[in-house]
Amino acid sequence: MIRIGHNPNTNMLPMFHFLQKEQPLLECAIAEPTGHNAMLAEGRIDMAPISAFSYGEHWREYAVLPNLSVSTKGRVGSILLFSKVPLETFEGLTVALSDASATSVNLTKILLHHYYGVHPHYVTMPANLKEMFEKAQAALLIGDAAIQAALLHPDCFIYDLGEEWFKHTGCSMTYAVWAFPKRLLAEQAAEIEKVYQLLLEAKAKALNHMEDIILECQRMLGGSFDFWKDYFAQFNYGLDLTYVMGLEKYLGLCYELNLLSSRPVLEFWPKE
Ligand SMILES: C=C(O[C@@H]1C=C(C(=O)O)C=C[C@H]1O)C(=O)O
Repeated sequence: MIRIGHNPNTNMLPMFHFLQKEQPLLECAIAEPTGHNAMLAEGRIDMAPISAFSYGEHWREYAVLPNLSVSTKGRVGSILLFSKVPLETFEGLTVALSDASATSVNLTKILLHHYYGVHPHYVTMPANLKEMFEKAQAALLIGDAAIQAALLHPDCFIYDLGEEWFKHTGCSMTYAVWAFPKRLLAEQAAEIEKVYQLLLEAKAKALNHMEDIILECQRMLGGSFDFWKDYFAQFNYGLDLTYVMGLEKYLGLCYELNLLSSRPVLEFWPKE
C-alpha cells in the first residue's frame, strides 16, 4: 500500500482525473501543497506532488520520480500576485502570502529581493483576497483560489509569477515534483515502481482526453471552454532536461538567497 497525496486543484487534474484511485495499492490523502509537504516530511504519506521548495528542504532524504512535475515556461495563470501598487514600489510595504504554497512563496521572495531589489514585510495567511488586502498591499494566491479571484476581475495589478520568472531568467519554472522518501526503497521499491507506472498512464490518458479534464474544470469553477484550454496549454507535466535546468536555477537561487540552508542536488528514481 502506498499512501499518496491528492492535490484537489484544477491544475492537478491531468494527474488525478484518470488515476485509478480504487486500486488496492493506493490510498489518497487530499490536501493543499503545504499539507502534503508536511505529511511527507512527517511520514504520514509515502509520495506526493510536493512543492519544489519542499524537495529543496529535504533533498537528502527524498527521491524524485522522473518525467513528472507541474511546470510552465512563462505564464502559469494560477500563481498570481495581486497588488494595489506596482512591484517596484514594494519597499517597506506588506505582502500577504497564501499558507497553501511553499514554492511560490519563495519564488515571490526571489523575484522581489533579487530581481526588483525591494524587501517588503510578509504575513502568511489563508487564501482569501479580501482578508489579505485588509492586512497587506499585495497578496499571493495559488491554484484555484488564484483562478477564482482573477475571474472576478479585481481592481488591482495582477502579476503572473511564471511570466515574471521567465522574463528575468529565460527559464521554465517547476512548481511541484513527485517525491518520496528514499528509505521506502528498502521494502517497497516494487510498489513505488507500480504507482509510478499508474501515474504515467493517468497523465498520458489525461493529455489525450483534455476535453474531459476541461469539462470537469468547468463543473468545478465555471469559466469557458477556451479559458481552460488556454490555461492548460501553458502547463508541462513532464520533467525533461530543459525543465530540470529551470528547477535547478530556482533551487540554486533559493540557496544563494538563504531561503534554503544547502544547495539541493536532484536525485531521480527509477534511474533511466
Ligand atoms: C501551478 C500551481 O502549482 C502548485 C504550486 C505549489 C507551491 O507554490 O508550493 C505547489 C504545487 C503546485 O501544484 C498552482 O497551484 O497554481
